[in-house]
Amino acid sequence: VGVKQVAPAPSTALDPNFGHSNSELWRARGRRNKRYYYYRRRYYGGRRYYYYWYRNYYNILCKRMENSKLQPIQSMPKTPNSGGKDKNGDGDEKEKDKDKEKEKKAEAARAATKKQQEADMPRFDKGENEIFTSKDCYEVVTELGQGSFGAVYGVIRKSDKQSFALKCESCHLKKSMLPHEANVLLALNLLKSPHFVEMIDYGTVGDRFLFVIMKCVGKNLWDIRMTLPDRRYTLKTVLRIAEQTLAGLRDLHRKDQSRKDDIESWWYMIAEMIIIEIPWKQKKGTDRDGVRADKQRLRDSDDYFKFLFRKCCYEQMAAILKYLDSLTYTSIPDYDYVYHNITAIAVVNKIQPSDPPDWDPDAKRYKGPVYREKQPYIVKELE
Ligand SMILES: Nc1ncnc2c1ncn2[C@@H]1O[C@H](COP(=O)(O)OP(=O)(O)OP(=O)(O)O)[C@@H](O)[C@H]1O
Repeated sequence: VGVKQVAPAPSTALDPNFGHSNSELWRARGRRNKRYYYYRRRYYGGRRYYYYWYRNYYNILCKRMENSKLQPIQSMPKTPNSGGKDKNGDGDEKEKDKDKEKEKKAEAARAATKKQQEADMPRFDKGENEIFTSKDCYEVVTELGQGSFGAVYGVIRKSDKQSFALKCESCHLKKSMLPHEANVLLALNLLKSPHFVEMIDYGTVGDRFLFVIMKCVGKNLWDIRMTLPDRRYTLKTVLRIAEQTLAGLRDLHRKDQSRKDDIESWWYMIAEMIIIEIPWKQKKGTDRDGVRADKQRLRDSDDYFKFLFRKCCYEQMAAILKYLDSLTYTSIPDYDYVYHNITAIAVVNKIQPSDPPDWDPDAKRYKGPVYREKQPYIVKELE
């Protein structure tokens, strides 16, 4: 501790905004072009191009609206009376009631979705433990976990007795997520990155549920953290997670567009693993203003930042956040710069790259995939 370690300045070589006068509209050649989109759609027939094109175009429009001073008027401003309340004095009460009603409705909708989901899932008690696809047959052996939209089961492939995970989702959900997730996985598998789980097979069972079969991985990071002393990862493990997830993001971003948002979320995820009690932890997701104010305070007050991160990594975490704030929506981040700061934290805290992570303390050395520097960054076409 005490050794000054700061990564060299980030590179702008990959940032398409650098030196561009009209950067908001800058796009890789032909990608956002309407004619190109129809051409792709006609010859390759996918609907996904429509989705990506539309999503990005929609995001740009939203950004423009935010930046524009001419916001459309949604409603007439209220004129405050002497008491600072509505005429009847019960405006706040009414709004609170409305909020409560909304919450109740949302709760009821969630319960209905869950009920439907449970009704459609495979039923072991009725001996329903084999699932067929055109490729193979899978025997369902155990439940691995539940997500917000579906359940995950451990299965064994009959042809070679290999274990896999089967993720299913009811066919009757209003917002179906699994087909989208499967498409993303398929596209990511083409990148041959070690950071994404491989999809093996997929299908549907009657009009009950959709499923995908993928490689089985270990417990998720949250569940592992909950089993550790103080529910806390050691710094060496946080750095390991930071490194791997950063490498995964870099690979993912060869297809995806919202790089700045993703990498900022990545920073918050790592920050939470380091300081555990992030300032906005107790705030509800709906309290957007409160969360935004907390995040701003983190940036405005150096002392506060130092207090949260202490000596162990204050300088490097601040450098990363400052760099991320300088990016724009279309920037391609300098991932190596972020990684150098992560390694600087390891050097300052005398952590060796070979130290085993918390989930495998008996391992002699770390064996997982590592971040590779200076990899060519090629943005792939959306196949
Ligand atoms: N490939 C896998 N191998 C082993 N376990 C898995 C696999 N995929 C999911 N699981 C387990 O099943 C649980 C539910 O996974 P799922 O992807 O449905 O939800 P989630 O990503 O945790 O949450 P959400 O649905 O809110 O995104 C996970 O927490 C994990 O423990």
